[in-house]
Amino acid sequence: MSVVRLESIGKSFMRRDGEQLEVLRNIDLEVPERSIVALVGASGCGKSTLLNIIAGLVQPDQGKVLLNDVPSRDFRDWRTMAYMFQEDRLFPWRTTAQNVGLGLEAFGVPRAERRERVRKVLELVGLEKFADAFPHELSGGMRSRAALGRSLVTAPAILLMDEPFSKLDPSIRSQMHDEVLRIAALKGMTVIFVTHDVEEAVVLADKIVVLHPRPGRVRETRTVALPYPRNPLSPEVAEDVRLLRLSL
Ligand SMILES: Nc1ncnc2c1ncn2[C@@H]1O[C@H](COP(=O)(O)OP(=O)(O)OP(=O)(O)O)[C@@H](O)[C@H]1O
Repeated sequence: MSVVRLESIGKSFMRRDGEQLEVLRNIDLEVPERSIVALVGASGCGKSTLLNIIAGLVQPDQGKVLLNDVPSRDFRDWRTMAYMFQEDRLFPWRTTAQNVGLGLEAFGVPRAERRERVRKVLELVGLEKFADAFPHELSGGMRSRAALGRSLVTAPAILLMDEPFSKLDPSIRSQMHDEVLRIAALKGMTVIFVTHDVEEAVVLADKIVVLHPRPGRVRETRTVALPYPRNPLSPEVAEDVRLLRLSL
């Protein structure tokens, strides 16, 4: 079953000079359950716009978004999806536990249940000892773990990520890749993410969608058949990275 299906998606934005800017044209995409899909392509080719359309944050001008085969235009259960941004966007006045629990508060989950679920998620992302720390007391990697925990606390079936690790040091980024793969497998999540980093795409994704710019169209869909975990230094990963670079 496709968790997300896009059919002939098109989107234009009005530019400041009043001209229409066609950003996406005729995008079809199938995202099977439990898959990890990377959206890659030149800057400005519409990757984030496409992710925002999947998230329901932007409405397409043409085409349909189907979630579990149901058109999402009229109905969307927000709990099925979580969105992780490029910046961690933690509230500085809230502790790690309070930041992580935000989504549960928004859904009106009672306090006792919230505490328990936050505790479990903090354990999942390795922050159980930092529940009461404030964001400024956390390292970059820990902040990223907290942001991931905040996304996971509602137990989403689909995790959307827009370049969530691009600001991290390479070694921390690689730890976060391991975490995402571990948690996605454990929880049976589907992950769709945008990246500029071809190596990140090859290490994480089983399907890579290459977008062609102006307007954004699907140039190619590549399958990465390498077993997990994938070592970025291995010749197999390096070869897939080389081939992906050629198709960008
Ligand atoms: N709300 C908006 N209003 C007007 N133009 C927009 C809007 N959102 C995006 N755009 C334009 O649409 C185009 C695609 O933007 P988008 O952010 O989706 O691309 P991207 O591939 O994610 O880029 P990058 O890799 O640089 O983040 C860009 O030219 C951008 O300026």
